[in-house]
Amino acid sequence: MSIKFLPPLRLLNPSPPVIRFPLMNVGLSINTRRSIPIFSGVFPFKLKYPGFSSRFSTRSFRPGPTGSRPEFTRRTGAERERGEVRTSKSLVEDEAELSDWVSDLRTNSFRGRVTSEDESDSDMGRRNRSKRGPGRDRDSGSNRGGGREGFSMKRRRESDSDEFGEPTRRRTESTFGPPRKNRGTLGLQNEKRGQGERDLWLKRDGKGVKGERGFIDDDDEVDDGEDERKGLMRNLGGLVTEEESDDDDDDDEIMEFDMKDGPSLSSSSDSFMSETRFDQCSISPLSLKGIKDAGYEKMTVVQAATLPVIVKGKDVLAKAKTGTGKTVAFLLPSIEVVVKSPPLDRDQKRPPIIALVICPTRELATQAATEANTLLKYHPSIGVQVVIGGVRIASEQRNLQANPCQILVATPGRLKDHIENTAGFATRLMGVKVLVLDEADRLLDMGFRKDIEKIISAIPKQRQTLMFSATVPEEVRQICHMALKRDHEFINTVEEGTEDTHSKVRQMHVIAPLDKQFPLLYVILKDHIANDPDYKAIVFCTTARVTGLVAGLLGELNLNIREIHSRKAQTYRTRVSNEFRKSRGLILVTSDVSARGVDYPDVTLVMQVGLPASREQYIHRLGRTGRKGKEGEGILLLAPWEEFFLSTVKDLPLTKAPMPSIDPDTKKKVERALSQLDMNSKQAAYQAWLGYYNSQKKVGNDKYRLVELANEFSRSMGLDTPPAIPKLVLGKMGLRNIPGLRTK
Ligand SMILES: Nc1ncnc2c1ncn2[C@@H]1O[C@H](COP(=O)(O)OP(=O)(O)OP(=O)(O)O)[C@@H](O)[C@H]1O
Repeated sequence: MSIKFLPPLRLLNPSPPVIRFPLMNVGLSINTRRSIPIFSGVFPFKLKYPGFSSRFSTRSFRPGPTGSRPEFTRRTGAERERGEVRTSKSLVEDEAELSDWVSDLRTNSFRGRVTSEDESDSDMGRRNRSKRGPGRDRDSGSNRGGGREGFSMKRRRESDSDEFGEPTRRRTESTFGPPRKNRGTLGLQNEKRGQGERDLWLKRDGKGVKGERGFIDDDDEVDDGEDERKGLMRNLGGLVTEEESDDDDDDDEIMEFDMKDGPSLSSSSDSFMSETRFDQCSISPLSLKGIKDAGYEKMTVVQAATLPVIVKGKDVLAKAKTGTGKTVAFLLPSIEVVVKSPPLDRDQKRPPIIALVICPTRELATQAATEANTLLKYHPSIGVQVVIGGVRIASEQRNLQANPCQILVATPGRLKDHIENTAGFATRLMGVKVLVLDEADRLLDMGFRKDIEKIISAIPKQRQTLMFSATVPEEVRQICHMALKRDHEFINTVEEGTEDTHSKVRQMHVIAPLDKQFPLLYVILKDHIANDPDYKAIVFCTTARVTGLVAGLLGELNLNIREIHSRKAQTYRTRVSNEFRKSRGLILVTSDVSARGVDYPDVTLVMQVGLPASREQYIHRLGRTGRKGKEGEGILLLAPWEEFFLSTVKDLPLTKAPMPSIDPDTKKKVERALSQLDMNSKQAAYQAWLGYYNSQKKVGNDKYRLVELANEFSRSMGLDTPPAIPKLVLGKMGLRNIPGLRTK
């Protein structure tokens, strides 16, 4: 999904955001031998930064014209066209089941009731869909137009869940080596990359910092991102590697903070935590009670960095590593805005929605609402509702009417539906004081941007906007003005010169031809299981159909697997997700529906098989392990012709793993297991594989080579002849008359 923003688009937003770490109430001293970018008045806590560059420039805060809001970025004709042709596919094959699932979600605690009921689709819903055309409903629509996996311009989404299902444990016999603690998957020692890895302690003693506060200059921030839009923008985008620096405010004052006192190092395991307690911030007592009950005492780094700024009313774009508490970081201040607003008048015909949280997926929206309700435990008068695709819109409409809420969590497509079709909804949105874009880079990409523009145009300009993500590619920085005020603050808790990934997550890659990949996957997983009886692994595959195939294979090989992808019914996904959340000794085979935001505790290994859709997607997938400061392991399995991907993550500590050996018995075992798999699943996987790689510019540009590779993949599944593909599909993929393909 990599799409490079076109030059005209970039020029529209010349003004860079202000970048700073927020001022805390206490002074700091920073102990390190090196210059670091400024945390001056900012981080009264300890941070772990493994690799500081020797010198950073910082600049002071220079607000832009307050109150001025940029016009929406206009898209070029070509972009508009791309937006129009994109399609998406359903993640919910069984809407009634999804309704059950949503209804089950914390029904007791959702003050405004989760908006779903098991009932037939409304006329309105049907009208909406037919109006939008096939595949248009990103949130709820199935790929009704026949856009099959792999060739339609669609996006996959992420998944998560909540509670149910008993943990299932079935241990596979450990056959390899000593416990993982000592050895690691692939028999590697725990290679702590980055010798001299250091923790930086920022002490709250008010000494040692020049100036009261400082601001990180991210002019040098380089994002050579393989933009995750590439899967979406099939054949249009590509694997554009972008290396640019933001050089448009070079007249800013440059300040340097020299750290003369030598480093204070720590090997603390909780570097995502700050030393700041929630009660040190201006949070209402009832929210504090809710936080305490949730088990949170101190803030995480991103919470401590953003909260003081947000409660002052500033717009914020925040970047923080995966699993470091961004959800609370945006929910808590949003709740505080609601707390300070006049209480809801239940008799009011169209009570205002005060905080609007937008998430790219239904699962994340639901997860955020669940977290909101946890925090709202002692605010009985504040209601939360969720509007998400896959739930009948009429049901949501009734719930919105019957249970007015001040906080609405939504997915973009469904929110837009309500704006257009739900009586009085637009009026209610005029009360919005806080807009949150969770996974902001995802929401601003081409798959969602049109909807987001529409939504923004439906809420007041006088509002506060918060954008959060673990990845903020340069393109997003360029276009964030469409949502944020010009004087917003970019709070980047991932220090420049350090990785976007967690230092405690060992990252390795294995390069092997396709015919070796299934046996290798098996060997690696077996090794991991053998080394860690408490293993909990996730295997990411390129597409839903390939995920299905891999899950089938690993199941045949008697590994304890579960499967989540968009071809599975939502209730099944939710059940599996809940089971996986609570289990150990389990492998989740999944597509990118699980890549972002899903908070599975204690995942020990994330395997990525095949080309990740983008650098960002690699990071988010990897972020399913190593959450909350824990250790983890990530292995990327690529074919030699996919090795180019490594250049897009060259700043990450991804090391080459020793090639695991595949003994003849294992080879035979895998071949046998492959032969047991259903032919249909192989056919579907082949077609999906072809579609996916066709969309990846660096692979798909050469159609002849692409087909050769696809047929290699076919052989790796044990097929002598590649499956035939419908002519229509090949036509859509632009693959008609390419030698090596069979048509039907
Ligand atoms: N102050 C806190 N103290 C302890 N745990 C916290 C705190 N805030 C959040 N958490 C927990 O940290 C975990 C990760 O939080 P969350 O899912 O919000 O991370 P994230 O940064 O949004 O991750 P991702 O980028 O993958 O979406 C959750 O289990 C959450 O309950």
